[in-house]
Amino acid sequence: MNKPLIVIGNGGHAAVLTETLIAQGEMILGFTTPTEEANRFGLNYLGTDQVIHNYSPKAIELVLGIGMLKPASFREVLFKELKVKGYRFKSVIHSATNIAPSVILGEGVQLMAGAIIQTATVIADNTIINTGAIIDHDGIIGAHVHIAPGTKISGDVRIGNSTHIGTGTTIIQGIHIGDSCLIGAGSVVVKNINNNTKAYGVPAKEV
Ligand SMILES: CC(=O)SCCNC(=O)CCNC(=O)[C@H](O)C(C)(C)COP(=O)(O)OP(=O)(O)OC[C@H]1O[C@@H](n2cnc3c(N)ncnc32)[C@H](O)[C@@H]1OP(=O)(O)O
Repeated sequence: MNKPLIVIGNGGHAAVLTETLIAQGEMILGFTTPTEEANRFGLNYLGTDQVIHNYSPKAIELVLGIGMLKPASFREVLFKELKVKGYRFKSVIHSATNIAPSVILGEGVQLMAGAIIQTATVIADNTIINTGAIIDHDGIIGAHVHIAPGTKISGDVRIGNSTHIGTGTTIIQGIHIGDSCLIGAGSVVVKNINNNTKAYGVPAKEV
């Protein structure tokens, strides 16, 4: 039986995850935020993130509802902190995704509506593949990555840990993008990109 869930966060990303989980019949105990807020789905406010420690890691699973707009985000920090304490993060996979059977998914991955993930792609822990993003065959996508909505990733592309690929980006086949990169929205990536690089434009250039 699925464990009851706690959603961390109450913004737009948390709302999309919550609506998906409700549609899938999951039991959500409530949400955490730094200060009390109303929740648009009527979820219970549980308290700050500290309240999670009142629950045994064996009794619940967590859903990380904090989005990510740049590398080394609070999302990544929180995931690592709570993993050390034994908590497990539920993967959220919208029913309207299309995922090839050979795809390998890490813990706590979030695959939003319309995502298409092709043969033999590997997606590591805590990565978001956002609405309508496409990853073609043999992709290797690191941990704590955000592939923002509508991104198109061709075959044999590698993306390092903690990298953000901005909305609507296109990446041609065989490209390697490093760790902790920030690729601006609407970019077209035609050359490899080193670690810790911000790049954008058509074609994408380091800035
Ligand atoms: C469900 C969701 O909503 S998920 C959210 C997904 N959101 C994203 O993916 C957003 C990604 N972020 C971006 O694209 C941002 O524009 C960033 C990170 C690239 C901005 O980088 P910054 O260095 O802060 O750029 P800044 O905003 O200061 O703009 C600097 C210049 O670059 C230009 N610029 C900024 N972003 C881009 C871009 N993506 N492509 C081309 N040019 C850009 C600006 O127009 C500006 O040009 P100007 O100097 O001629 O006026």
